[in-house]
Amino acid sequence: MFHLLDRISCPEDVKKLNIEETHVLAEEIRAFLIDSVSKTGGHLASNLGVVELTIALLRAFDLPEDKIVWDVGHQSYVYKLLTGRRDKFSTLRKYGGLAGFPKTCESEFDCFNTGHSSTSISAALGIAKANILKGSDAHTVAVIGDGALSGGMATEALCDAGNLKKNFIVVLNDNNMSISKSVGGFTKHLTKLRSVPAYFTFKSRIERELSRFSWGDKIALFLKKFKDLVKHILVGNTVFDDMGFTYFGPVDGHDVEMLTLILNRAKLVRGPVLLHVITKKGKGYKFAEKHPAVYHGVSTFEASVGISSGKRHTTYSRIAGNTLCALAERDNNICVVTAAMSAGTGTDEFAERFSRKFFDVAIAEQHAVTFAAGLAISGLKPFVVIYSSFLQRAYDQILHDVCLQNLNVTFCIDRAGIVGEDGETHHGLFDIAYMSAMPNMTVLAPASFAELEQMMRFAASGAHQGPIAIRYPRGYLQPETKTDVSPFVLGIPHTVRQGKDVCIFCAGLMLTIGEKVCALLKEHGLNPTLVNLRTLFPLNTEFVTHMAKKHKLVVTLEDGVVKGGFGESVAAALAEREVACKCLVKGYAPVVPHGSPKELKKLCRMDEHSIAEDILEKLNRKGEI
Ligand SMILES: Cc1ncc(C[n+]2csc(CCOP(=O)(O)OP(=O)(O)O)c2C)c(N)n1
Ligand SMILES: CC(=O)[C@@H](O)[C@H](O)COP(=O)(O)O
Ligand SMILES: [Mg+2]
Repeated sequence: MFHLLDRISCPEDVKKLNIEETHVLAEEIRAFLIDSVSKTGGHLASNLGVVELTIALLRAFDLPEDKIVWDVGHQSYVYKLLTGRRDKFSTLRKYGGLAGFPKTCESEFDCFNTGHSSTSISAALGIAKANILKGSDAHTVAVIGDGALSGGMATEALCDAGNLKKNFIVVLNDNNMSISKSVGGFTKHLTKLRSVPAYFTFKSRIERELSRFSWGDKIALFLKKFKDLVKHILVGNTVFDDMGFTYFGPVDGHDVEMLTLILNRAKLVRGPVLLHVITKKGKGYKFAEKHPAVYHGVSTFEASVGISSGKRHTTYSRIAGNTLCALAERDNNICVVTAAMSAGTGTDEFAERFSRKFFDVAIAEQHAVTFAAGLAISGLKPFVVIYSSFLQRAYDQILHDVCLQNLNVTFCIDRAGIVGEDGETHHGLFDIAYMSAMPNMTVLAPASFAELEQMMRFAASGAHQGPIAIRYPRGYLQPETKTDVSPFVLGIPHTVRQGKDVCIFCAGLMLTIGEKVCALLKEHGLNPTLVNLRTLFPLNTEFVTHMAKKHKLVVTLEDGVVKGGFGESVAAALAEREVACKCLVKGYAPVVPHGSPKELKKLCRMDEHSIAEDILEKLNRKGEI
């Protein structure tokens, strides 16, 4: 079906193509990606933007000896396609299928796992240093986007890489977009650099012509000096030059021939090189070019008509965003801090309506937290709205800057629990454990939209001194029982169903499953109690002990890792008080693969049937389900 793509099974096949053929290949890759990703969902716009860049990288480098580290890795589909994984694309991000990010276990061409932003330069630098120590002449390339460059780790690595002597190239893929518009100081610098593209393009074109002659190199050398002179006049030194890099750019990232030429030249430079490539996010698909943010990560859609803007489910994120707007209307001190995720966290409306009090600090979670601490110590009421797995970055900032000073910072932890198709790097499984270990921290988990709103209002009220973390899941699922009838009171659980045999403590999304478990247990003649804890930490140990004494078995259900979760604290509290009752602590293992939430719950025995089975087994009634 695809004349050239059908013939590509490894990077060597790409190398055999002439330049005209690479243009055809690029067209075919785009057609393939649009069709395939529209059927599976995934990260589309970023991949459409790196088609030519990926082809050029495969032409210029010798893989797998040379290594390419993809930052975040959401743009690695083209690379996967050209490194022998085309036949697996129908399984993209499905359980047991092709991962949406680079995975060393998937292919010898994936040299480093990514998923979280801004790690590529550090990892590539480590690989390059190891090569030097091992006496290898292999090249190492980090491909990092302009958005990912805003992450502190990237700057730390750039500063460290400046005096490396050889074979290290950072390709900066600048499409002037993060998920939303790129923000921050680096973005301003890149805008300045982008303002002189015509010069480099012109020079490289001449070189390309000259390279046909034997004396071309000499002229090229002359032109390099000329270029440096002009560049300095036009833009001054780049920040990368000052760090010790040789800066090449800006280069048209959709010109395979020029990219290959410049990459080959970069390979000859003795020190580290930064190649600044300009691309268009969503290139070649009109809908994605027009709305790159919408096509950053997509669910399935009809490729010929694009994503419809029809009615969507209300999500926890949207409720959080709406509540923040409602709070800010009445309280001037409310402000919102997020790290390049305004759309995903539902805070985009707040950003528009309360722009002075909205702070998108770019992909800088650590900075976001300490910045919020500064706002809080000055009397403002910051809400830090970040995904659970990305907030892991800011562990010390939460501890050192917020908790030890007992500041009124509210953490709205989005994407808590399993997220599904993004997989192990993105599941929000650790926040209960890491937050509950912090001094002065209160951890809340709403089981419904109404509870989320109540908890946020409580946090904004100032009735409580100290940091509060409110964790809520990706999506829209709500419990079937109406839990919003009883008002939220800090530390007071809500007994949803009073029984006598088994007492199930749960919170957040697990309440929905808890209800289904109760229904199954009732079918087996049991009369379970179901408690929505709401406040996970500090744990109401008196309540827990009181309930445990009235039941044969206590079960805890949480969508986080078992180690350090509230289940362990319940078990410890009961053991300490010598309560004679059995305990079953249910939660997730630390590593959960990618797949649909339904499949993953089953895999981890966190679906209602597995949980009911485990409860019956604990009660010595094995095999009844
Ligand atoms: C630590 C962390 N924070 C946030 C994210 C979410 N995220 C994924 S891609 C992305 C934007 C990356 O922009 P850029 O590097 O320019 O790549 P592009 O999509 O433009 O190609 C963000 C914010 C993440 N993966 N990791
Ligand atoms: C690559 C990345 O980290 C983000 O694009 C992430 O996939 C977004 O996840 P949501 O779809 O849950 O917003
Ligand atoms: Mg970008």
